[in-house]
Amino acid sequence: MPSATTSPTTLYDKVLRDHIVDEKEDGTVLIYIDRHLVHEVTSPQAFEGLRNANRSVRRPDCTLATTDHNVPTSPRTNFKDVASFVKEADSRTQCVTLEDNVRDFNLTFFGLDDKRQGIVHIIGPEQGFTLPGTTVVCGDSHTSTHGAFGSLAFGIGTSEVEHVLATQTLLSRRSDNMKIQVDGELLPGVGSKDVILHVIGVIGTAGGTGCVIEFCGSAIKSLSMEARMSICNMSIEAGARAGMIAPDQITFEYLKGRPLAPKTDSPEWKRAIAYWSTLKTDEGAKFDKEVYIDARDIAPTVSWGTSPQDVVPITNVVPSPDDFEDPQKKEACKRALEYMGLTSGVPMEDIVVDKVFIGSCTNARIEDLRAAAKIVQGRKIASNIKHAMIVPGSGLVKQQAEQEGLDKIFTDAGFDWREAGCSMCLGMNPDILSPKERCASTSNRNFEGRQGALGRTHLMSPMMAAACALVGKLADVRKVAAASNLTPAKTRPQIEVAEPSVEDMFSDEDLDHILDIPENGHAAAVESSSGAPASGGMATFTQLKGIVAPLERSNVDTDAIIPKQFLKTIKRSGLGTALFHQWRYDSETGQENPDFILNKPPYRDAKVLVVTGPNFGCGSSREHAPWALLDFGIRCIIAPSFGDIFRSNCFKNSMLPLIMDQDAIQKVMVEAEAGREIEVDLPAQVVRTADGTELGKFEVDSFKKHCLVNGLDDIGLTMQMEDKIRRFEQKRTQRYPWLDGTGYLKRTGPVKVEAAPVPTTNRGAVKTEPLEW
Ligand SMILES: CC(C)[C@H](C(=O)O)[C@@H](O)C(=O)O
Ligand code: SF4
Repeated sequence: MPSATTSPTTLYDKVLRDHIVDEKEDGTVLIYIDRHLVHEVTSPQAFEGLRNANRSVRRPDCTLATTDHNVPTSPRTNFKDVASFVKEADSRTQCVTLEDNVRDFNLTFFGLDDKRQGIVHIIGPEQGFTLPGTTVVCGDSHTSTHGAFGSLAFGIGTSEVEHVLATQTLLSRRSDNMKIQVDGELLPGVGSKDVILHVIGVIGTAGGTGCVIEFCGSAIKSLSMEARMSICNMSIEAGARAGMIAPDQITFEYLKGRPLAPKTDSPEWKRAIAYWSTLKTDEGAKFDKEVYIDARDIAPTVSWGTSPQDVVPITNVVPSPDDFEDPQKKEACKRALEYMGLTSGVPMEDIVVDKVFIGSCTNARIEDLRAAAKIVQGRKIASNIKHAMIVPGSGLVKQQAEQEGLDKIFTDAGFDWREAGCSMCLGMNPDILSPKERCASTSNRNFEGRQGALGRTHLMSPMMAAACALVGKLADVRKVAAASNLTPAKTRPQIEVAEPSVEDMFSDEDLDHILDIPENGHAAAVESSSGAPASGGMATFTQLKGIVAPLERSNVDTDAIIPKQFLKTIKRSGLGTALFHQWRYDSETGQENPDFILNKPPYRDAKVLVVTGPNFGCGSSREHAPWALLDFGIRCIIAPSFGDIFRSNCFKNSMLPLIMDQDAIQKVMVEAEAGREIEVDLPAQVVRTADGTELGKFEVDSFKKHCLVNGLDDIGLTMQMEDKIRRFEQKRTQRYPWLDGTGYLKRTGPVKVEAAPVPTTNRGAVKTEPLEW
């Protein structure tokens, strides 16, 4: 049995173990990626890299692309093509570039004229592309959403997107196991969004750093797949690499009949269910961290500040800096209140709202729209609300909602019913807040400027956002709606789960025997690359000497490092002027803010940044953040801790993100404040003053150090593992045949792998092509 173990194992460790292609002694693992979702913002540079190296996409059948971030949500009735539909030039370029790339690399693509188009994290599950026990990645931090299926799903940067496109694998390290158990029954008016906001309030935005969280307990078990997705979606806001929930009957029921899931009347379905049923944490398995929450302690929850951990029950008042003991938290609270235009002690329910946004990959599924519609049915939005938008997560969600008449309920109440996309979650399209506008939002990030420069975001559930629209203020849904409308209808599907049987599954030994592994390459693999490591693929990093700029902040998110308007490039270079844009320039005059550290001499020439607070680079996976720092001239960042994806993105760009303890950081701060140079010596793993006095030692992963010191391109290195990757794929085909693309790879035997084009991709003159797979 593939999952047979000697010691009790967690869900995460089981899924990880089933995907290891190779493991080094230093703990670096090469993992196979089953599912790769691609969108227009984080892929152009990756495809450019493939072209430059003359590489192709290894598994087009396991890759699915769509446009979501930049797309207008205005009606598509007169849609002709993207080039004429997307008005904003940079957004248009990204959308058109993705269309060119999917055509050139032969990938399946849901464009704007395809009703299956939508936010990547909505369409993956909707199509059955996301399946239990798979590894799922995307150049997007909210890939954690897919963990709701018991898959290991996480966001990656653009360099890693290129790595996956070329090799279908990723270099990674084991994460710690964290358990968050929520037991009991949720109170009326409390939904899964309240659960996750509450959890983040308890553990903080760095609480899950370095971990994969498994959500469990009776409250989680009782949730629908949509609700579970909202929870896993925001694992990234809890700092975790991924969130997972063990698959069960609710999961299997959701997957029945999805186009890319195994057909329910097929033997594969039976085998799949047998495997999926093994995907749970064994009794007695050890977690590195455990958190227990009583469901009855969770109230309808809203955010008040500029970090997703800044949350309170709606019945509370706006907090005060005095409520926090830690000086960094006091300072952060002061800043947040100022930015949000809030006064401590004011009841949250007295805060007047200008706009309402119901959408995003957290809460734009059919169940979210149903919950919101129940609250607004037969009522009107308040007169002070300037704009209330409903943005369905996909064309299929929109269609379903229209069939159920939800669009009518919303438009009758005064809501604007839009087309699918990311929309005002981050405002890369025209849907943005004006400065100082306040928004009740079902999205996941309330960072400064997230929904528009100087815009103010309050995060909440769809029911709560609907209540805010009716009241015109932050509102307690329990006071606004009838009790009967406060609990989403629970479905408790019963389907037959087959017991795993010997015929259903193969052992490793069986497979080694069955497979006659050929000597030469994979038929569907790269056409032209030699597979040799690219020499000089990356700049080397040995010693770095330079000015160090001090930054006394905590939880600096990548939206702050580089705001969304600068993500519309298809290049990696020239982003230095965008670095810390909101802090470096006055948003009204565009002039430099003379108080910001990087605008002052000698820090304009800084090569190192030292940050006193934890969790630098949290949030979005945008590799544009390290690109902007690098272009400015900063190659090393020293901090107490980092966001996981940001840290890994730095290494891919020959930058060094150094974790040091407070003592060493304080010593570096002294040099920084004095405007003196320091030296970072990677081979010796030490930081010194300019005259050679040691300030502190640091740890660094030996493989990453090796790549940096020698300037090695890790795609080239992985391509040398071709034999192991191919062997893994052959076993995968035998063991999990449902994972090879439907109708794509025709396998005539265990070793013959023929590539054939996808018969029904929807691109070009799609109107006539079928919409089903
Ligand atoms: C554009 C993308 C890199 C980003 C992410 O990774 O999260 C976006 O989806 C976001 O929500 O900020
Ligand atoms: S968080 Fe927002 S911008 Fe990012 S993928 Fe989700 S909907 Fe899109």
